[in-house]
Amino acid sequence: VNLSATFQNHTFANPLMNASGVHCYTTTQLDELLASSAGTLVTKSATMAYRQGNPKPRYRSLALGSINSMGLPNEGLPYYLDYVLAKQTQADVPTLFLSVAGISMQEDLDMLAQVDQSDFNGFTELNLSCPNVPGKPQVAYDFEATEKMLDSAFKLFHKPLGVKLPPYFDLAQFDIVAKILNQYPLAYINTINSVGNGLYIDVDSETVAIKPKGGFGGLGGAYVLPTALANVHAFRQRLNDSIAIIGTGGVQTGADVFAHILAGADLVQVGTQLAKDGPDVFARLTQELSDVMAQKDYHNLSDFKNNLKEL
Ligand SMILES: C=Cc1c(C(=O)O)[nH]c(=O)[nH]c1=O
Repeated sequence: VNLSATFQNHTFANPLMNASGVHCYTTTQLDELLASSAGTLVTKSATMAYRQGNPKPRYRSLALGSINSMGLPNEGLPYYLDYVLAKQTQADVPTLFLSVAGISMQEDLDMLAQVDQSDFNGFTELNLSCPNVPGKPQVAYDFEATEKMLDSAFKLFHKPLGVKLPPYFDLAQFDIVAKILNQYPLAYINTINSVGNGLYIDVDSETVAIKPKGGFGGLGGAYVLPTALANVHAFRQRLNDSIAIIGTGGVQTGADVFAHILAGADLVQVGTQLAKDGPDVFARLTQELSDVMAQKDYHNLSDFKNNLKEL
């Protein structure tokens, strides 16, 4: 069984990587991802400068997944840009992903300009879907703002660019968003970000799980797998073939990875399960994925990618 994944003319040993925000805040964590069985990595979404983020507890692992309202804590763009620039010169390091998430359109443009002027040779991910910056709506739920953002981004950015999208829940919205995205030379979309502003309640203590925003936070894990698969498949059916898809959300097993690829994903990210199990999760998931493929007598990802059958 061959797990190698091609993605916009780049080849990875396998289709698995972390989701931005999980195990990717420090260079130590990023190095642990490189040392793991993951095919590549993405850095924590960066703002231009260091950002403390929301008060703790701001992440809770739950039986059926996770809830978070981190509030975009990060070491600042230079920290992550320095990391990927240093790593990309080393042998045996895959093409890397760098995530940016400004708290204004101008900050996004300033960061993209800085990355564009650098020697970074990997993929840049513009996060349009952070649900946890108080007072800041998720850009990608505002279709006009999304169009304005992408118009301005592609005027100044000349490297491969992807966008991190929130989940959509309405077929008409898939049509509208896909129509917007197809206007741009995007390298990829990454779908989904956490399902925004869920509320976990602990009945014994009669309290919420996290401190920020009265307990409202983005959901991940098993809770979100069907929504993630729907977004991957809906956009695969609607986007130009030139736009690749990273499937994110709800991966716990190799079968879940298989499902994301069947739905049309070219790469698959793992967040909540990585937070629970640590980087060893990638050794388990690659083994489980190859077991599922072997049982079905598939030899390559292309044997079943985007091959979901209808009834
Ligand atoms: C970049 C901020 C994000 C955060 C955060 O830092 O709170 N949490 C998410 O689930 N998704 C995000 O995009």
